[in-house]
Amino acid sequence: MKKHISIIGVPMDLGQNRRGVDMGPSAIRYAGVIDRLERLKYKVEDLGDIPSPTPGRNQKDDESNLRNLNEVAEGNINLAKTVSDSFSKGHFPLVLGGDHSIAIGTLAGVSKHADQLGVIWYDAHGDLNTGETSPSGNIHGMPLAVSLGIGHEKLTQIGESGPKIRPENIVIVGARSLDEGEKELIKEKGIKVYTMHEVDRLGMSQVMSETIDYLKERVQHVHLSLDLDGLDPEEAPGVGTPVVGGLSYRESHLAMEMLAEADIITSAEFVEVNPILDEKNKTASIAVDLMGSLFGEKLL
Ligand SMILES: NC(=[NH2+])NCCC[C@H](N)C(=O)O
Ligand SMILES: [Mn+2]
Ligand SMILES: [Mn+2]
Repeated sequence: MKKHISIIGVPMDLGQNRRGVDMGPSAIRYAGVIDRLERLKYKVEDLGDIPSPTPGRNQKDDESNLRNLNEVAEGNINLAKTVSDSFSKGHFPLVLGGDHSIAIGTLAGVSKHADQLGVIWYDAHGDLNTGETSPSGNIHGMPLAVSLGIGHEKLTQIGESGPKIRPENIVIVGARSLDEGEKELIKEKGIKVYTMHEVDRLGMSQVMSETIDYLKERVQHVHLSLDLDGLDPEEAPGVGTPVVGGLSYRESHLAMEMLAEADIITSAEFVEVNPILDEKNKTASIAVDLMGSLFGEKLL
């Protein structure tokens, strides 16, 4: 694991329509992320929050079916630059969301330096919609498609134009809510998905060892994009789009511990923590616990 971590907050909530997720970065900082990582002997530098625009009229453009397109694009352009700078210095960019639309900027920033970039998408959702397939018009349901180069060009051209990742270098873990267009895209592109069905059947241990083997064979760098709604809302209630029947706290810790042991993750983001919907900052604390495991924390 790289020894220097850059914390990058992204107070973005315009990729969806429930306010509050813009306070995610402060909730995660308040839950003690910096101390936690320093205790593990990392050099942690908090770069503060990325300027994220406030909404114009928070409206959906009828033609494109995209909500707050210009604002989401602007925030992600800023983020891509900061992530790219951090990565090029040999640091580990640890991005705190904010809604999941910020993965557009993170992946644009990292992919500049890693042309074969692997991605683990730990999420209840596929986030593979486009304006055409989205039921909501919310851009947080689209970042994985955008990173594949599919979607509105104001989004796909962030960083550099064109695809940032390849479909065969993606593994989705924890999926249990996919829209029709997303299912088609998964089949068409051959994206590897461990739905909750596979997690139940195989167990998280096998899911993660297969995921690690699969990516190790293909890529040099792996980005972890962890949406807190991948976890079960009973345990992590502070998210805007909860889906029942999710991954447990224990399964998620195991996943992070196995990633730490495999030493394959070179950038990460933890997104969708919404303190307004949370119970006593529980979801932000879980995020910090998981970061502890991801960065090598052990009981003994
Ligand atoms: N990052 C998320 N929480 N995404 C939820 C997306 C929900 C739904 N599939 C949509 O596109 O609107
Ligand atoms: Mn999700
Ligand atoms: Mn998501």
